[in-house]
Amino acid sequence: MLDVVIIGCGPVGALAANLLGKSGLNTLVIEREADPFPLPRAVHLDHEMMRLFQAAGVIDHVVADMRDTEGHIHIGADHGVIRYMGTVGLPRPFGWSNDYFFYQPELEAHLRGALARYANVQLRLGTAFEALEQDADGVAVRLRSPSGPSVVRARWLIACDGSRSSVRKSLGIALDDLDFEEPWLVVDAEVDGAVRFPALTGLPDGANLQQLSVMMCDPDRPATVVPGRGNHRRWEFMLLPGEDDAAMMRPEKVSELVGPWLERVPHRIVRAATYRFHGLIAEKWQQGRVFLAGDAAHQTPPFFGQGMCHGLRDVANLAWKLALVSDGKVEPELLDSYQAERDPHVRAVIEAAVAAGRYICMLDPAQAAARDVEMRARAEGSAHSTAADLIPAIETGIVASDTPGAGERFIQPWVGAGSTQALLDDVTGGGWRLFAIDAEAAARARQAVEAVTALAIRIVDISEIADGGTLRQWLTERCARFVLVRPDFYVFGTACESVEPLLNGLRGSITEQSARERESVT
Ligand SMILES: O=C(O)CCc1cccc(O)c1
Repeated sequence: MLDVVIIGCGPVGALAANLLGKSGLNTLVIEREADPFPLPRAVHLDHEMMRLFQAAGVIDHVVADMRDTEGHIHIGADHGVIRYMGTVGLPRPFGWSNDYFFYQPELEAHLRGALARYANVQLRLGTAFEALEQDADGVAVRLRSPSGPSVVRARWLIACDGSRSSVRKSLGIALDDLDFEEPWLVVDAEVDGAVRFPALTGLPDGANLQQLSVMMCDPDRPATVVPGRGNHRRWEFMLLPGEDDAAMMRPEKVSELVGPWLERVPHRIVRAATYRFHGLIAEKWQQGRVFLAGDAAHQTPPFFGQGMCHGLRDVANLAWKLALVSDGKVEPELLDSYQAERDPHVRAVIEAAVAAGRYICMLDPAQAAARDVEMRARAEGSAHSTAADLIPAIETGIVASDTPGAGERFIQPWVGAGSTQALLDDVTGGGWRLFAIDAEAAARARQAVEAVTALAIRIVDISEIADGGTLRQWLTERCARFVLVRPDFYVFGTACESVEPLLNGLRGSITEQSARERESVT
């Protein structure tokens, strides 16, 4: 029997397969299409995804095909700035820029290509999911390919089969509708030159429109203009009441819409397609041994470019849990924390995108003018924030939520100097890590880990890490001497004096199997 069958080999399924492959799980990935999809769908991701690609050992391939950018800016009806979430000159606590643009066919090729490293991962293209049946030990999955039907058995199934997920439908799982639905036209183009913006006022010093995700909140026609990797560019135009999808996708209409942005700039339209931007979240993310991930579990309006990020976070969350349970190290109830952790997290970010969508999509000029006044007043009265601030901490699940910093994404400083510089995760390795403030604390942490848990937890003495003091500062700001970081880079919790309560908390939330129980499983 396989450990995991993944349905769908887009970026989410392919990352899942890489992470599970690295953990040694026997994994089969099924993809309905025989050939890679040649056009871009998702275009944006953030620093956390770069860290996951780093963990999956694919970062060097992936990063070479990306453009890092400088945040987001929203422009009001009068062409003045109403919201600025720029990142120029700000520190990069997670090691990477906040925003990256990519070309999906290239990203998919890198992620799929990397699967060849794993003898324990198989990819079957041109094979469709038909049905599944679960029992106490596993899932039987009926598949169909040009060579005929087949059945495979796995202990778990992850459905990464997109917004129209056949797996989700076969389980009868409904979607919770966040009450946002707007029609937009998405246009991709190859552009040989700079995009021309209208005269804008209130641009912050150093803001470079060619390097920003620009939201034109213009009631005449709300539109998004974002950079892409290389010479790729994307526009998104809201459809106005009464406009017809087919008419909007016609080449002459597309040219009319992008024309003002590209006067005398040579370009080639790659794709134009209408979508309904909406906020939807599956009511159940898990049914028995089956998990929904990515667009199968949720869909967001794209206003902060987080759609694919949510899915990559889903499988990063599942992968370490499946690895622990499959090893027989912990009880399968750990897997029940998947929805408990991911649903509130995704919901908070989708709600932020929906809230932005409500003001971006305003078509009434008087309302839009009032919005601009209100947004500027709000910006005046608050500290500068970036899109990274929209991502909340994990509050429920495998976190010691009563300790400072619990559930936050842990920082990743650069370590060392000059040509020997490396990112923290590459220096320490991944998995569970317990960072201690000095050698004495590290010795205590070592003893405590041995006494309390059989989980493999790496102890890191931060006084031996040449990171310019950022790890110490992180701990000090949280009045802590220890921080326990999960394999998906979220903080389990921190401890001030004694580390035992933190480790006991971990034992309390992850039920480890005794050695005797483990032997009876194997
Ligand atoms: O089209 C997409 O999927 C996202 C485009 C995008 C990226 C970043 C910011 C933004 O407002 C839109």
